[in-house]
Amino acid sequence: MSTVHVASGPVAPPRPAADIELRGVSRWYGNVVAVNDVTMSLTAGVTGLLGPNGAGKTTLLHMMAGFLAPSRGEVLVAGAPAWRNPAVYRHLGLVSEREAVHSFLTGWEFVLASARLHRLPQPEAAARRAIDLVEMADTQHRRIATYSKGMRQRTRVAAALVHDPQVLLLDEPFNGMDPRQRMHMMDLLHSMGAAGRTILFSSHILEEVEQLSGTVQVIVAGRLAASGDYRRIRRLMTNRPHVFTVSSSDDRALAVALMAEASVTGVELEAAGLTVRAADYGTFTRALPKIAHASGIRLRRVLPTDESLESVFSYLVAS
Ligand SMILES: Nc1ncnc2c1ncn2[C@@H]1O[C@H](COP(=O)(O)OP(=O)(O)OP(=O)(O)O)[C@@H](O)[C@H]1O
Repeated sequence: MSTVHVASGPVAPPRPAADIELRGVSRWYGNVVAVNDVTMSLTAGVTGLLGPNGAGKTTLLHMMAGFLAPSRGEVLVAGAPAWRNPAVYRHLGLVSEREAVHSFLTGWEFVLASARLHRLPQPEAAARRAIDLVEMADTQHRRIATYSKGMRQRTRVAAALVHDPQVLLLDEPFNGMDPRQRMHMMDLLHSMGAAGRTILFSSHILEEVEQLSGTVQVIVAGRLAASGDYRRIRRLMTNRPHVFTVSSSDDRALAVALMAEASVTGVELEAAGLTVRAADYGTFTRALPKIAHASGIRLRRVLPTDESLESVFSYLVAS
């Protein structure tokens, strides 16, 4: 006997597993490969898209927003291809990196114009809701020209959210902000992520991602170098080999003492001090003061020499 299932009311279309999905996506400009075979999926919460300048972050965001066609692979928003599909605009909002000049408008006029562009049935109510969400109600009737960088950025977030999309993409949203403005924007994105929106923001600054998102996608030279839990990726970064410049009250004696330390893989004695290679950051930085103390040597300066973001990234790509 077969069983017949009868739906008891209107059935919502099944929600796709991921709000944004990239499958083997590449994008090239002439012979420059900006994005190279990237596969990722994004769901509710805040995700950081971390990478040095020129890594391909803007190109990725523009493909997700449907502004740019992938040269190869698929970009899906709510299960549908993003390119040449105006329906994706219902699902996402983009706050781009470059700030268009709207300084002659008030914040209210700017957000309302965005609501009208989306042809929302009640544009005033939608604009009011978005302005309240970013806490700009008090200053909405001032001209944007009089706003601080942080206030302008929040107003742009309101314009991008006016149609209440599930996904918000932000390209370097903290650029040029002072610490207080940055904190305010972080709180806003954090609460939107906690409320169930899918937020993706790009950054080339490790600390921004650390403070805001548990999940990161690390992109280097167009490729996805690492992906997942921030703490796990951070551990990968700190557990890599490090080079330090050390100077002390007796560099030669310190060099001898350091050679006996297991985490040290090489020591060079130079006029300016010692160059010390260590297998991992934590073990070496804990051992060094103890070794110096035990030998009666005073440390004057300890500097990691390859801490640039690029060196961290290139390590991640190689590992
Ligand atoms: N329209 C274009 N024509 C040619 N090359 C481009 C174009 N747009 C981007 N590129 C190149 O593609 C690569 C990735 O650029 P993209 O702007 O996506 O990186 P990004 O990570 O956003 O960097 P940034 O933060 O500096 O903008 C770079 O090498 C860039 O020079």
